[in-house]
Amino acid sequence: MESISTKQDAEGERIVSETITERKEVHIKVLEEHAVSSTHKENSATLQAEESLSISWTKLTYTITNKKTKKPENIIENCCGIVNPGEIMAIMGPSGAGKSTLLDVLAGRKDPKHVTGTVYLNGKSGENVKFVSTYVMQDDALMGSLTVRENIRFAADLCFPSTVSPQERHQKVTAIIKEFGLERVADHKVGNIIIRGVSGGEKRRTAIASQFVTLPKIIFLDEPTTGLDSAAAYSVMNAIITTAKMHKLTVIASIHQPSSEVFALFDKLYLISRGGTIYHGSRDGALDYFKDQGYECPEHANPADFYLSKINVDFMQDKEVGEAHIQTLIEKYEESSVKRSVDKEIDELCLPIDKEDVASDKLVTSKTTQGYNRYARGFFVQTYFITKRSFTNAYRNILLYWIRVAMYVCLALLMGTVWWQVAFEQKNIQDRFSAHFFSVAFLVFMSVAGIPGFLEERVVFRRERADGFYSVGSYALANFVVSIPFVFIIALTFTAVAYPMIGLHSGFGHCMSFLAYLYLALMVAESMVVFVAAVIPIFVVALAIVAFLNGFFMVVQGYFVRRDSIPRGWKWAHYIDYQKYAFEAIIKNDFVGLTFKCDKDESTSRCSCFYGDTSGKSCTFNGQDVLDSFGYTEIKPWLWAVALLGLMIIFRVGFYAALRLRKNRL
Ligand SMILES: Nc1ncnc2c1ncn2[C@@H]1O[C@H](COP(=O)(O)OP(=O)(O)OP(=O)(O)O)[C@@H](O)[C@H]1O
Repeated sequence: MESISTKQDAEGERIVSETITERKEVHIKVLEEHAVSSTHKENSATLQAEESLSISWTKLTYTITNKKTKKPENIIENCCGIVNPGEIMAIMGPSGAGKSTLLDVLAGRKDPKHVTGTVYLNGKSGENVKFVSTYVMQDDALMGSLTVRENIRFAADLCFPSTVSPQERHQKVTAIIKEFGLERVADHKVGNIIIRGVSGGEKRRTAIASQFVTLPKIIFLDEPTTGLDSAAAYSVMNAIITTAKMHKLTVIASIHQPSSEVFALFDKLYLISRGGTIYHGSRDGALDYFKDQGYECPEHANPADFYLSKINVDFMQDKEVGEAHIQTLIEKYEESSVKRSVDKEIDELCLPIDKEDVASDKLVTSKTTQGYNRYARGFFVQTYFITKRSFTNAYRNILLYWIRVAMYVCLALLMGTVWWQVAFEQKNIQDRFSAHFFSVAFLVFMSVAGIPGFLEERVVFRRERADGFYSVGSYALANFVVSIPFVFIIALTFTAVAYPMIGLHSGFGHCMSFLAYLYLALMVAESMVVFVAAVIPIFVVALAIVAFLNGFFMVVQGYFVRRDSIPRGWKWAHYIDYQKYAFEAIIKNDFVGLTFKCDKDESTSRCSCFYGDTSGKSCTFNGQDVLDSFGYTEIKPWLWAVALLGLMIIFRVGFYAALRLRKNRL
């Protein structure tokens, strides 16, 4: 026992003495870099090129209020640790131990209100961890219709500052593809539910490579091997570790149950259970430490499985005994020489630096808080790259628009044949109204088909947003810009087929007017769909809400129930109904200027006219008579177009607000 402690102490001392001088130099360089760089990404890009960062933390505690007992509850408690440049640390523990929480707290992704303790970068209080790190989430949030190279290139285009030329970006993308062993599949599509893409392991490596491309100094990975078989898990971890070692990156990964091959790739281990530290130190040192506690790992056992079996008490019959066992392990670690070594290493790294020139310290503070720009690229450059990528995605991913185009063409053909050359007779007036109603109502209704495509893209948006690729405004604008041509194609194809077949008001101007109002209505519907899906990003719920809203708007539109008969309590709905504006504008466009024949009794040759001059003398009536008789007396097409534009803007602003407000949730 004594010899082990002495050995561990000596090991701790050695690491401390080797690294401390080097990191003090690094820290001073970091300060200098902060002093000359004006933006964060430029800072981090410069750091990335030349510097490495250690991360250490002391007394980290994350507290929530227990919803049932209303009392504070520590999810992680009093955690201390250190990971040096080029080191790879695994956070391991049973389910619910606090692995993800610790990772999130270190990465600065938890609300600081609930966190106590300190995180240091190269021995300095690490408020800026977010700005020099990346966080790789479990799900591979990638654009499935884009190739491996295109996905990584997108990250490079947005995350490198403008001082990095397109050629350099290309070289960096090529280099990271090579480092992650993705050359063979570089030009293969990643894949989605309809495209058979690359394998699961390749997909995971692509996702990670796209976050490694700028070589952020600290990499957090949330269970990077989850869902992969052992060979794929090894290839993923091996790629991460090779790149991290090559560039002296600091890597912290939470990991569930690594195979012995994967476990052997880690340098350090952080074992956590019930939020407390069971062990933190070198991976190799854990064997001795556990032996010291009376738990010797069998010769051929996977050490990772062995440690987990010793700290998982979830399935113990006697819960109290289990809790006491964990508490004992936590206390033993607190009193161990391994813990003292870690504390010493952190102390010796932090204290001398704290005593450094105060002026340097002020410099860091001022530079990191003033003139700070979160993004590497400006608003319009971000918007350009997102638009370019979304356009490629919309073009290649048939689920986004092409399925709808095909459906609308089929619908137009169906309508064209059913309403074929609708006659200019009194008995066909209702048919004509119905054709207009159905054109607007069904077309906008089917905008729900855009929900799955948006939700797929939203997962990517969340990851990229969290990684600071671009602002919500850029994404919201790009989403709108991309919809403009595709929605136009939908409206155009429908109009080109249905309008002449139904035989609506002839003339190019009338046809264009029909197209314009249909297009505006579809743009509003599209905006409403993405707004609802951004507020509630659950497919079935968003679908139900959009369907309800469209059904509701159909009811109060003024077609089924005349406007003057709509109860006063529902009148407001009529005036915010986008379908009303499109429908009224296209019926005015069609009816006004047309002449219709009244019904004629063949035996008596008498005309019976419901509209216009009901005496039947002329035996005809005009379109305006029809509109007047149905109460459509105040249609102002230009104003209605403005109303449609206004509603579209409202939904788009709502979309932006929803994305901003929900950015850290669901
Ligand atoms: N905000 C919160 N409110 C309530 N409980 C929370 C909160 N955050 C975490 N917890 C609880 O704290 C415990 C640790 O959660 P955490 O996600 O960190 O565990 P984990 O070790 O990553 O688990 P797993 O391996 O199953 O993902 C869990 O029991 C979790 O339910």
